[in-house]
Amino acid sequence: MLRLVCLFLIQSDETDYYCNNNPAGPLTEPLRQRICPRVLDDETDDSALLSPWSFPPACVRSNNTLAESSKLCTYTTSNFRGEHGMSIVTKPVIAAGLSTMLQHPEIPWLEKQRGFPFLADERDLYEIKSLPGKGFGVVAKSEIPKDTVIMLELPYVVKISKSTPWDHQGGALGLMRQAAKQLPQRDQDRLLRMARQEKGYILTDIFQTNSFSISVEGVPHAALYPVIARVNHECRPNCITRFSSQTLAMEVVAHRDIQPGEEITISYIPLNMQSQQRLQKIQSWGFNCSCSFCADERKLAESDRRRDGIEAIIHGLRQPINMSREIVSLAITRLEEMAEEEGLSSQMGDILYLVADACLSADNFQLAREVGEKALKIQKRYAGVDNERSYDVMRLLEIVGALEHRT
Ligand SMILES: C[S@@+](CC[C@H](N)C(=O)[O-])C[C@H]1O[C@@H](n2cnc3c(N)ncnc32)[C@H](O)[C@@H]1O
Repeated sequence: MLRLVCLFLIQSDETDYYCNNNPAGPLTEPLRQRICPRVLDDETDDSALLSPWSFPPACVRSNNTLAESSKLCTYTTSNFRGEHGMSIVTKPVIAAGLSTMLQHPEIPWLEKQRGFPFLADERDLYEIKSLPGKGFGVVAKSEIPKDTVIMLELPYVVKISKSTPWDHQGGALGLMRQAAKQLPQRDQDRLLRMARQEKGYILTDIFQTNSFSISVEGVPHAALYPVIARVNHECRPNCITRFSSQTLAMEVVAHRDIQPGEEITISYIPLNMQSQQRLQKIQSWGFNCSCSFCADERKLAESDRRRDGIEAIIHGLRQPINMSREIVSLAITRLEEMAEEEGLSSQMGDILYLVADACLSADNFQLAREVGEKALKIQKRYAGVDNERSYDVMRLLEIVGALEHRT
């Protein structure tokens, strides 16, 4: 069933109520009417409306009313699903959408969709230890089978990615300081123990070194997950991260069997980049990659050639002459083989999404739907049932459905 990510603005006489349509959950219209929260900012004077936030929001206005008229505010809950505190620096409408999710999480429904619970494996699978040239890192203590959820964590601090309209006179930075200060003391201590590069303002440094890009209410944000942030980067990692936009949970999942003593690694950048692009991207994170893959020039050249090959096949499918069932099916088999050899099988959903898009561009709706459905199955498994990458495929399938219906 296709559900679109959208937010409903419900008008009332005096104010706006903002509501998350909860794309992952069966939020019926009467329920939505009942639970839609009011958009809350520093001018809201009714403290009864504060829940689920533990403090009145602190806000700044943008200095560019034309480009961005909204305020930016800090919201904190001292108790995020019984785990720890969580602060978010974001726009009031996004916080309102998020508060529906905080008060009415549809976790059982989501778990049914994905077929397994939001729980990490409870065995003592790993330890965090100092590693030469990398600071701390995470090392397997026992054998970890493929697909094991090794870690599952909720964010401590989240901030909107594009904060320039509110950066004047230290406004956005002040909100970040407030976001950290309002957390329970043990959570603040945990944040301050995270790795940093010892440059600039401490919270900016911690974000620059450790944050993950996530999507909140469909808008890009950066988030801190202090335990998962101990996992180092590898260009061909043994784990992937999976993000749930409905729960904000981040998971580290074994992408292959991992042996005791092996370092647990993820890729900080999209897996399908060429080596030069990867190098530049990693340097923009402020370090040089010392992973074993980067140290082997022969392996790097082989890998770049294979990635060029993947791109060439997808490009070839964009030529109308190649758009037949037989050619598409041969191309998919070859792409699967190359992705497997390249350690990119978790990206096969993204690759098939591009193939489905090529079929759609060639007006081959039946093939677009078949390939799109295959892509969606893989995205749900590796990216998550409520992840933007899955939603992208769902949107494509919706367009295909509409066009099939029309013809
Ligand atoms: C998110 S943190 C990872 C955990 C960190 N090592 C710690 O001590 O908490 C990112 C930082 O770890 C280090 N790091 C991660 N992956 C690395 C790699 N492949 N090679 C060298 N340093 C790496 C870099 O200093 C980077 O800025």
